[in-house]
Amino acid sequence: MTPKQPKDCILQGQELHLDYAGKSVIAGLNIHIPRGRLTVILGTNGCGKSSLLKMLSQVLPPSKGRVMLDGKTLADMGNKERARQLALLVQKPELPEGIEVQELVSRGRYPHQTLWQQWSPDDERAVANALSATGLTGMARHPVASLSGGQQQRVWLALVLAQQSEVLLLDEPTSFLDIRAQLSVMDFCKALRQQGRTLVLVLHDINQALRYADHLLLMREGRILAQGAPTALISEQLLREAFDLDARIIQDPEAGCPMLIPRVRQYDHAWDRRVRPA
Ligand SMILES: Nc1ncnc2c1ncn2[C@@H]1O[C@H](COP(=O)(O)OP(=O)(O)OP(=O)(O)O)[C@@H](O)[C@H]1O
Repeated sequence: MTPKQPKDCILQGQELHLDYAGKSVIAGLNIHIPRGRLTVILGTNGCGKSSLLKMLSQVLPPSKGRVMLDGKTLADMGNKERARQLALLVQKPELPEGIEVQELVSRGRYPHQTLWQQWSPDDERAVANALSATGLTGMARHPVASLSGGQQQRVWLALVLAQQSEVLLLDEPTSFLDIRAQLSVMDFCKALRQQGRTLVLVLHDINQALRYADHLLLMREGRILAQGAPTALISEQLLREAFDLDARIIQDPEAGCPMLIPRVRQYDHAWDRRVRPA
């Protein structure tokens, strides 16, 4: 039976299944994303986080099940209508050759253009605001390929911002960034959330997730292990189940939220995800 949609839910995955070439990666997954909140998806490498984000944006249609956006079936919406409401930043976006910063960010306006109205003052303003919010105004005419990895990440964020969608799905938006730059991206996401946007981020840094998320989704092998408010959800037992991680949870002395400290142990190579007994 399909679960009822909670009142505060803007995006919902109902009984989602995903197969890659006949191999099941996600089977019967149900999730809801609360409106106007910052949701973080956590889980081990390969557990299906990126696949889930792609299904939630219809970039990858589910093999079975459906995604509802504000009460509408996502699959029934046109590409532009969908992109006006929901933006996805994938993990490794493909950079068009020779493109400049402003030109790439302008592509975020595509869903707002029609046959009759190709480019408007609203588009101009949205691009200028996105460049300014990401500190890229002075680099507008730089070729994106000439920027550092961290600067390029900001350009992709600016593109998503220029799209002006209510929902933003960001797959590892802090990867390749130094710690200061990671925190500015997280604070930026928090500010967007304070403006009423809904954000869904895939992260690997559990402590950042605990600091910034209103809602956590913990995945393991294509399933949702747990979802809810971080403080209520997180436990040493859950971390063991989700990551085979042996950790203590203490109070973050800075932010007051839960914080994990991995125990000093001999961990087997991360890819076989087992913890040796002490
Ligand atoms: N295009 C594809 N073809 C076949 N299998 C795929 C494809 N993309 C992903 N998979 C498989 O689906 C599973 C989930 O992959 P996914 O990229 O969603 O995981 P993830 O949790 O985002 O991982 P990571 O943390 O490493 O980014 C993995 O087993 C992966 O090998």
